[in-house]
Amino acid sequence: MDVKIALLAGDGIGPEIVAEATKVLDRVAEKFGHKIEYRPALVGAAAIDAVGDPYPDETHAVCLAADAVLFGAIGDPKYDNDPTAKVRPEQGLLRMRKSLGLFANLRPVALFDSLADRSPLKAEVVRGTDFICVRELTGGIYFGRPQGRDEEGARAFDTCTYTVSEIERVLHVAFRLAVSRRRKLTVVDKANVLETSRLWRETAQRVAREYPEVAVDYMFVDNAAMQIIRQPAYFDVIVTENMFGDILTDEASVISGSLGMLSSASVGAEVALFEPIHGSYPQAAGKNIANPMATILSAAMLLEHLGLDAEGRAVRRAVDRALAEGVVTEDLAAPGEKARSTSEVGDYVASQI
Ligand SMILES: NC(=O)c1ccc[n+]([C@@H]2O[C@H](COP(=O)([O-])OP(=O)(O)OC[C@H]3O[C@@H](n4cnc5c(N)ncnc54)[C@H](O)[C@@H]3O)[C@@H](O)[C@H]2O)c1
Ligand SMILES: CC(C)[C@H](C(=O)O)[C@@H](O)C(=O)O
Ligand SMILES: [Mg+2]
Repeated sequence: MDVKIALLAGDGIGPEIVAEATKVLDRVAEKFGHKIEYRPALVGAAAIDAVGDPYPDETHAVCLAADAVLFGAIGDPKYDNDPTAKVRPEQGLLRMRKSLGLFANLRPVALFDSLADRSPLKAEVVRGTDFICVRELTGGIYFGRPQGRDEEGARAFDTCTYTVSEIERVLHVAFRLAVSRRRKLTVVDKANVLETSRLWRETAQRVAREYPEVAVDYMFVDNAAMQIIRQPAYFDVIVTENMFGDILTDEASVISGSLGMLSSASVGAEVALFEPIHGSYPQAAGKNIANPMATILSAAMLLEHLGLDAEGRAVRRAVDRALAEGVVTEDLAAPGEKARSTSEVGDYVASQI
């Protein structure tokens, strides 16, 4: 198969982790007889520096022309530490998601058996964890208007908005996923306080009638934040709004041992995008120490999305072998255990395909 992948490496550790993922993809192509063509494009702070725009039109065109997009991470302390900056890398990420129609972000949270003892949580708590969080990605408080400050700058405001159709379409993604898994869906909201959450709950109750085989429950987000680390094996599919999903999944990454382990797929329109859930981890940039597994596993999701299931499985098996052999970066290394570099981990995973 001929595959065109748009490669948006971005900032910080972005280029390092994306390089390990393409190393693994190249090995897959060689072993399974595919041809992969990469189309690199600018995004984030790197794009601001080069052309003054965090998501240039040319990058958008490269994404639209590709079979799939592989995204690293964006973000730079020079913007994080300047709340008054007018142009920000994160605006590029949001504009990209919106303009590509990527309204559903699938974030699997599963535990590789060999990592049970490396999780900061007790092995008996985390064993059996296997859920997917479906995070709404193009609505809610991230996109609601008005957003801004009053004239004196003494008052700031954001707006959380959802329409029924925005909620319905992401609910259908989550219900269909539940049907293909253990048929359990947890709708996470704050319906005891927020009107948008009440619309979510009402809409979910209605859509649920179309999926009688799915057991649905409703959980407030504060309780969910606790239950996710108290009894993660309880969950099958979680569906929630943009900001709740962002926060809950960084929290959930602790179950898997590290934020550097969680991959994701953003879907909705024609082209799908695959990215680790973590950010540009600027403290690690250029040091060859970041965990590349989240990006490598995102590449596995990309392969599976293109119907290349055996290839995706081969990548997961190779990751599993690396973890079982203790070929891990410092975030997962036990005290006294030798930590491997980003590129050593990528080399090892590629060698196991
Ligand atoms: N999708 C994205 O591109 C994305 C996501 C989150 C944050 N960001 C941006 O990234 C920048 C840094 O944000 P942050 O520090 O809050 O979040 P971050 O996810 O970059 O890092 C948080 C912490 O998680 C750990 N971590 C993250 N990735 C890791 C990896 N691959 N290997 C090992 N450990 C890893 C590190 O301990 C790090 O200090 C900000 O500019 C932020 O806006 C971008
Ligand atoms: C950088 C930021 C805008 C982004 C988000 O909140 O969506 C990030 O945290 C993520 O999870 O991809
Ligand atoms: Mg996040």
